[in-house]
Amino acid sequence: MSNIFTQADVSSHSKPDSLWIVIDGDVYDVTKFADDHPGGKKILQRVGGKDASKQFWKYHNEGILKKYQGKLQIGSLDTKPKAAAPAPAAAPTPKPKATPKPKAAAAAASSSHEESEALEPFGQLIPFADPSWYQSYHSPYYNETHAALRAEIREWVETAIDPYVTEWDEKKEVPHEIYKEMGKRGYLAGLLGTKYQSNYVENPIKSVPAEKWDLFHEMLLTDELSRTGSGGFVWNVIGGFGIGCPPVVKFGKKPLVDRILPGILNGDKRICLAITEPDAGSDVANLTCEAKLSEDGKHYIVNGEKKWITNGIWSDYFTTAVRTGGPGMNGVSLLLIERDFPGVSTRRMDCQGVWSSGTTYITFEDVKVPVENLIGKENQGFRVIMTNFNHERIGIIIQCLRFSRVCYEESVKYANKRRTFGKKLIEHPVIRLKLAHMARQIEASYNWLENLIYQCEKMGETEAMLRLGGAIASLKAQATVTFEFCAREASQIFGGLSYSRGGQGGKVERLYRDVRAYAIPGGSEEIMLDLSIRQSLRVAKMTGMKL
Ligand code: HEM
Repeated sequence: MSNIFTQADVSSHSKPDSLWIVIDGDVYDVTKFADDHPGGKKILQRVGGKDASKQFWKYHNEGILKKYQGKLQIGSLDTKPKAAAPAPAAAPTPKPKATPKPKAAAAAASSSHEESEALEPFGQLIPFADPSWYQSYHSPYYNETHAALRAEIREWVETAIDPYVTEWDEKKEVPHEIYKEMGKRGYLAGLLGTKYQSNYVENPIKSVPAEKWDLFHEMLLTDELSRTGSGGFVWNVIGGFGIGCPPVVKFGKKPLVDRILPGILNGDKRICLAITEPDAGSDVANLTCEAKLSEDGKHYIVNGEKKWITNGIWSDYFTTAVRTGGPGMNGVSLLLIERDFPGVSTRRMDCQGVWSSGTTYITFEDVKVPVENLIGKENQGFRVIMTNFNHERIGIIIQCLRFSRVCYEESVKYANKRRTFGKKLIEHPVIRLKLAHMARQIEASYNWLENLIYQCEKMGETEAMLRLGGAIASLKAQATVTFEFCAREASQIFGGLSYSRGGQGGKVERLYRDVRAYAIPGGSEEIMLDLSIRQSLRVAKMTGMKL
């Protein structure tokens, strides 16, 4: 913004018919906006012609300025120091100078030590609000490609997504361009729990060479998208895709994959996973949606219902669990059903949380599905579904832990500005205790997550399904309990502001509503905890456990 004003210029615009205010050295013309200001026009008029920074920061968070700056800022004060120009939150800050190592210690450092050289600090450097490697902790898991991807996503999220997420959530949809952009940026091709699918995309990811892509890049993508603090948004852009597409890529026949995958990965077509039914959730082996082979053996005829299907309302493809055989897990198959097959209908469901994710009820009535759309082998779909669950649960864990951090980060920031009983909230020990309990659970869970991602990276898929299934289930429960705890504690810190929608406590209020969407699907806490012990003991018995 090139216009420069003196304080005298600003002071001459203090009346309702020409109302300017100053925030952090920038000048805003709020004449027309005053009538629409949710806090009222009088409050703006009282600070007309003046520096209103203190009042502004009392009632708003950074998101508001980002959203309105483009429309309302007309210039800056001549006294605004150049260095005070707001730096983007994502900009890397200079790394503190390392203390030179004594010679003997340096000689002892092995080459593997070199690989784990700490990366530059990144973000706002609030302890525990980001993973510790953002604050230049040493880590064996991340390198420069992860740092570059992190900066790329954060920049996009902060400029194109964050300011609008609340609007989208209230409207219960995210503009299609955002999903398209996920494809254009090459993000979708990296979210499949496989190597980067470069053969099928027009634009690969800018900051990471395809051959270097690993599961930590995938984790980072989900993690940074989750900083929006909206389960609805995250599920909109990766929810259906992240669980519906991997079975097609891993087990679909090549002609099917070649036909549909480019459209999906480039963001033109959408796909979701349809397993849950009105009467079968985690109990997948008992699902009833039936698929009967036609007499000529060319089609399956599908009849049944699916419920709580994320993204179903706008999906072009449904990776659907059907019963092709007898009762139990050995009669289940996966079929790719396409929206334009006659007999497919969808309706939106109204739910407690994740509003913009498009939770859907689907009915299939005599839908004719070509046998070429069978994913994997007939009656062997259960294994495909189980393998997929690990990927789904890891996604849920990543999101829950970042949402927990969002609750924590919002609370730390608010506690540092809100005053009660003559003190800032952060000066009350009871508030610090709440923050401490949030932080310890987040960090412990996140460190376990990193370990499991590393194991997934090293083990083959079948080995991972067997050996990690129990631990992943346990961590899923741990992550959702942590999320619920953090949402509750943040809500107590924000008080009334997290009881009403929008505004400073808006993210916390929304996340509080999103909790159940994480604690129930993908395996409820109860089922996860039971599975964690059953599965771990079963596998350990096979691999030599001595009791
Ligand atoms: C560029 C200038 C401003 C913009 C764009 C703006 C925008 C907004 C918005 C969008 C809200 C709704 C709540 C939210 O989403 O946070 C709001 C609420 C509010 N604003 Fe402003 N505002 C501005 C300046 C100010 C100033 C200077 C004051 C005080 C002197 C003020 C006082 C308030 C109050 C008291 C509320 C209600 C807060 C609540 O519900 O708890 N605003 N403003």
